[in-house]
Amino acid sequence: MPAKLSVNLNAIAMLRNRRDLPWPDVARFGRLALEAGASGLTVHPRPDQRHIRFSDLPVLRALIDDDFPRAEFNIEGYPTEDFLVLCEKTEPEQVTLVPDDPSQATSDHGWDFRKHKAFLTETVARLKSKGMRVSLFADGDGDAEAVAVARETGADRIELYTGPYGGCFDNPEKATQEIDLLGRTADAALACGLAVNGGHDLTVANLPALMKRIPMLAEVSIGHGLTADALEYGMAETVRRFRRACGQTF
Ligand SMILES: CC(=O)[C@@H](O)[C@H](O)COP(=O)(O)O
Ligand SMILES: NCC(=O)COP(=O)(O)O
Repeated sequence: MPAKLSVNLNAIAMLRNRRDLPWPDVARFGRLALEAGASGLTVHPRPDQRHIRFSDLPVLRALIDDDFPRAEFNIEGYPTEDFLVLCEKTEPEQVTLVPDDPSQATSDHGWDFRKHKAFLTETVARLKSKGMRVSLFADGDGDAEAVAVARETGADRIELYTGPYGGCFDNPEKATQEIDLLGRTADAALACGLAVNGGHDLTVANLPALMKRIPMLAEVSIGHGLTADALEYGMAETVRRFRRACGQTF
């Protein structure tokens, strides 16, 4: 089964933020991605707004609502009160909760579900009461019991943190080990009723093997590698290349 592709616009926003100028235009690249068949857009606003700015969110919401009503908006981030209010105002189809600290350069681990179960349960209920699907960022370490705890929070999905796999681009043996761990985590999640997303450092090169091991992957969100390719191939062609790597036919 093909995975849906959600294009993460953080890297485009980071390029824009180098200057006090409105380009590259985040909404324009979001439109190009959706026109090329991406299933949705992802943003990961951080408190310092170093990538996506809070003011980008209503613009992207309107883009989807007005011109791509079948697409989904996915907002990722650490659930501070400000973040939760932002989600409640924007009403994305999906919120992905990530345990990252504002000082982190990027997301680099999943939740400790046992430790944060009560907090996550309360947060998941708050978001779901407003109609948002909730996904929890999870380490792909094969810990089936941790995944069962994730299920008990009431979340709909987990998003497998694929960074360690993406980092194995020059080490096929280690990549095989990482895929095995990700696969076992996905199996445990699917067995207890969670759907499975994936993301971080995914590329056209490393997606097919992941898809082969986890054919039930519902969605991948991809930003860094996709933006790098867009510099070479353009956004539309890049989205088509990633869709093919997700197993989509068109
Ligand atoms: C949760 C996750 O892996 C992504 O949201 C990632 O953090 C992308 O954000 P940056 O590209 O801004 O690091
Ligand atoms: N959830 C992962 C994501 O949105 C994109 O991560 P990356 O491709 O920028 O590493």
